[in-house]
Amino acid sequence: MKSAKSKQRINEMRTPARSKQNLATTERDPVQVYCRLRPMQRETDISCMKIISCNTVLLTPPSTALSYRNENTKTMKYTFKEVFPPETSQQEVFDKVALPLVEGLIKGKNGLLFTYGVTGSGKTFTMTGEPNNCGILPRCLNVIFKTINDFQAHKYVFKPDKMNMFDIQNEAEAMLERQQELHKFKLGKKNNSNPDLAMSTSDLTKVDGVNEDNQYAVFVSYVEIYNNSVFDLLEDGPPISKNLPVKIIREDAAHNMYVHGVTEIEIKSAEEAFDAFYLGLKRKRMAHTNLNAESSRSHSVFTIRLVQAPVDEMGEAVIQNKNVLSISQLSLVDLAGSERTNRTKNTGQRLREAGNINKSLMTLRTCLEALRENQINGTNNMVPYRESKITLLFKNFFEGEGQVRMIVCANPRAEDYDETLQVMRFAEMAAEVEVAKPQITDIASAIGLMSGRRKANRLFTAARDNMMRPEAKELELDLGLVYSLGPDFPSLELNSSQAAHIIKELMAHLEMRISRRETLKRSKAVKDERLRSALLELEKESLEVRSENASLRGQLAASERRVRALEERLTKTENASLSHQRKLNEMTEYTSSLKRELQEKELLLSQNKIDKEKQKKVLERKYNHKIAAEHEKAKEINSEKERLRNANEDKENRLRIIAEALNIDKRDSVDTVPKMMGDMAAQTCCRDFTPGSTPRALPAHMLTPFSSVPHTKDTPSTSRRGVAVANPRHRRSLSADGRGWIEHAPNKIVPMGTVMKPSIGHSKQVNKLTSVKDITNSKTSKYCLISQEQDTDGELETKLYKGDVVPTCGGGAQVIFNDVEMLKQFSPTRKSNSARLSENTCARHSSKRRDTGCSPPQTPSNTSKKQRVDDD
Ligand SMILES: Nc1ncnc2c1ncn2[C@@H]1O[C@H](COP(=O)(O)OP(=O)(O)OP(=O)(O)O)[C@@H](O)[C@H]1O
Repeated sequence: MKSAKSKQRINEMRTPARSKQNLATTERDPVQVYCRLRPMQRETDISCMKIISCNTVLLTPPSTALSYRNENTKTMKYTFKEVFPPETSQQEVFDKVALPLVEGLIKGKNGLLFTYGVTGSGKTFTMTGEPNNCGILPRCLNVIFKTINDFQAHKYVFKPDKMNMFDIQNEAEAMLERQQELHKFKLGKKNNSNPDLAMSTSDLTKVDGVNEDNQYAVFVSYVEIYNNSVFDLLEDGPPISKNLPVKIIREDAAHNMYVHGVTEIEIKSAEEAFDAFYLGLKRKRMAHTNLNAESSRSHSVFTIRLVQAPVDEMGEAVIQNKNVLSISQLSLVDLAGSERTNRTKNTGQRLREAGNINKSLMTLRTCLEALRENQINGTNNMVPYRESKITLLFKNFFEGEGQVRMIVCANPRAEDYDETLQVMRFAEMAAEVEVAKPQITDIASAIGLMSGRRKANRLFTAARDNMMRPEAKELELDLGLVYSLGPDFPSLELNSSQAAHIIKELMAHLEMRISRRETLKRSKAVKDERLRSALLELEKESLEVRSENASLRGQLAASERRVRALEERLTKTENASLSHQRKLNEMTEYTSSLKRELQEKELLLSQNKIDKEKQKKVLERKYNHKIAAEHEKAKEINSEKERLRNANEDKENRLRIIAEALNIDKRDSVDTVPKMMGDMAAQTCCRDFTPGSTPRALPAHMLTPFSSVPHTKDTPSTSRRGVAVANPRHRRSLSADGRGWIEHAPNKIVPMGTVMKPSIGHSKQVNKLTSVKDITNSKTSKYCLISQEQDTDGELETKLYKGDVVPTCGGGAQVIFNDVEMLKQFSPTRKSNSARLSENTCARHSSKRRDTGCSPPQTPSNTSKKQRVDDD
């Protein structure tokens, strides 16, 4: 019965104290923020920070700072829990900041300590330290082991259950595991410790608060958050491995966040702890940057979990009940430093790392701001812990109970001012966030265990050991009966007359013993009865528990299977999401690089455009002058044309007069015409022919064409590009050679007799080739395509494209053009013919007339020109 009750009491004690209702009523402590200034690197460096009291610093903007340029020249004052000047020793920082957290850890309280600051400001120096000058972390390990050393449980008594809790194993199970480990150890184990680091922590400090009736075990895990992915630095594998698998963060049954599947090593001494720490340290991603020779590229979280459980009534073994366990944790976090890329000049991987570092620090800031708002205004707005892995891990501390401390590391040199200002603002804001004070319950007394059990056991063991010693054999010690039948028997010697008195006494003594025996017998019978019923009760209870246990086991197995399946799915999803995230990042980078390229090209384009505009303006100015000059020339040419047109009209009028005169009765006009002709010819020749030539009358046949084609509106004789002058005569082309021709004439051909057109004998004229037979016909051996059009001067131009018709083997025919004949007609009346032609024509006519003594050629008004182009 007692065990059931105590079990219930234990369960009541273990109810998670992290529910929101509980937190609302619990006391709260603000996050304690400390500031540590690092020494200046160079004597020439200028400081922008000044310590004015043990907890206040002044920050003055140097003239080089961005904010100074933005006219923010104000000196700012920042207050901390304590400010550590550059000369402060590592021990002093540890004592003031970390030692209380270690004390809390031993008492069962959670603690978080993180260093925050700009890159190169001394975060890693403060947290890890250097050989022979170690930092907070090794000192914490040292003090913990110094304190709990005498009260450690045997290894593997406590065993992580992989769900952020612990199982308790009995001594036999634990021993078996130890033996297995010993076997493995013999097979070969590497020593990872850094002797310098281990040696430098020979500190003998112990803290108060250890419970002597408890057994303790220390477990450590070490993870890093790199590019927002969690990696286990203690995972089995090669000591320097950059390809560790990504871990996921989960929430346990008590709403604590933990890294699922993380390696938790049980540590039995500070040296073993240094081994583990040093192994992780070697794997941690560090790199050289412009601002720090060994810069952390990731956030590292070293977690110390202290498991404690009360010993049983005998003060020997741990109570075999999972619910009596008390687990406290101290997380020591070395955050990567914020960095401005224009100062670090990082590129590629370093730039990506810096981006992720700054982003996660930004999320931390956002979370704390949201938390503070909620606490001040009593609101319940969502705090974006999930946006970054580091804040998700920290959720434990801010939403639950514990102590949170932050050391703001600062480099006081002026170059760091802008970043330091941001750090100081963050620190100021973080100091306003409050965390619930941890509530500690003494589980042992809650289940009715008296304190001092272990001490009593120690004394008892010592006494027993003493009794075993040979000199103790002389001692009369009765460690046996607790129950007795009364005092010793009186003396039984009957040596005097008062023997009857003795017998009476003996009888009374015996009666007293008999009655006492009876009493004891009755008491024993009652107790036996009670024990029997208790045993029966227990048996019944045990049966119930067993059946309950069996059904629970079944349920557990089913849920474990389900959990495993879900875990697998979760891991797959996480991995997929991670790879998508990576792809997204790559695409984002690629897009931004393309954007940059586009911008550059646009810039180039607009530059080119501007250049071209300039050139265009220059050319415009240049050509405007030229165009103006051309206009001038065109005007002159037009006026010249006008003059020539007038002259032509004049000439045509005169010729018309002559033609009219010729229509008068020839006999009547014999006397008058020569006179008129003479006058006209004299006028014309004087104007058109060379100055030295004798003016002569034009013969009548020269005038015939003009008289036969009346001057109408449709054929304006003055237009340069008018319809070609009709010629009633035509000249036969040289192409007419008497063979069978096919003439391919255009549809709208100028009527015969008005336009020069070759007449080809034995030819068949078609306007359109409609049938193949037109060509394949055996009589047809030649092909002529005729085209007529006006040339640029308005003269009629006839082109004859001539070719041989060659039969093909498929029964068809092909035409191979091999000659082009061009017939062109020039009118002597047209001044529009090029100057050269008109002059030549006039010159030729005049010379011919001179040579033949006024006997004109057959077609004086027409000049035919043939061009032959022989095809290759
Ligand atoms: N208080 C100090 N006393 C002496 N040296 C210091 C101190 N603080 C920092 N240093 C030195 O400054 C250098 C940079 O320090 P550290 O690596 O700790 O910077 P960090 O803030 O961790 O940088 P990051 O964020 O880039 O990792 C180290 O060489 C360290 O020894």
